[in-house]
Amino acid sequence: MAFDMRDDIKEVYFTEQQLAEKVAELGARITEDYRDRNPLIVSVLKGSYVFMADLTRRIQTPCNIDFMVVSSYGKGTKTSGEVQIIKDIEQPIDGRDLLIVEDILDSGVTLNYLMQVLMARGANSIRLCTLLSKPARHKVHVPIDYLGFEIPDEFVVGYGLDYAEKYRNLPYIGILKPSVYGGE
Ligand SMILES: O=P(O)(O)OC[C@H]1O[C@H](OP(=O)(O)OP(=O)(O)O)[C@H](O)[C@@H]1O
Ligand code: HPA
Ligand SMILES: [Mg+2]
Repeated sequence: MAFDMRDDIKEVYFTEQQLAEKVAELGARITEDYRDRNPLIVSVLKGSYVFMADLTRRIQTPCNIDFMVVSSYGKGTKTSGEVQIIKDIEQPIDGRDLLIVEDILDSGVTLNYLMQVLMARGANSIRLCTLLSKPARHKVHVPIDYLGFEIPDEFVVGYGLDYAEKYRNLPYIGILKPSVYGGE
């Protein structure tokens, strides 16, 4: 039988409907908070591509969008601790109201680094919207302005999140069977 990604999922954490409801709620809050401020919404790729596409379509005030590509996990399930900017924002950000959109705050290393880099460029304000946060794993404190869900210390995939570059296209969020990454 053909390989089906869904066979690798041990448990579904958030269904498509739960995700859609949360995204609509976050979009409504952001719409209110950023009315008439023309925010620059910056997605941190690749993990946030699905969330960004859904969230921005739930924001009903004019905004600009841009993308950064950052990577610290490579092929594993643990951060390498080193953050690399592979692609930067393409416009000046001084005086702008920035909203950073992330899929997950795990150790916090990626976002801590990014916020520092962006703050030094003279933005008027920088806020963070992350779909997921794993409080048990935070190594550095990063303030979250808009949060989807807190999750326990499990490696999750789907809705943009990968394991070794796979499973990003699952429409829901789930945890993998340990056998998939060499566990029992
Ligand atoms: O809080 P941290 O421990 O830093 O982890 C969170 C970051 O790690 C993942 O990205 P990754 O580096 O795997 O790149 P990707 O977005 O291309 O998957 C995820 O998308 C976040 O950006
Ligand atoms: O739980 C996770 N899943 C996928 N990518 C990640 N990057 C940090 N944590 C995670
Ligand atoms: Mg990743």
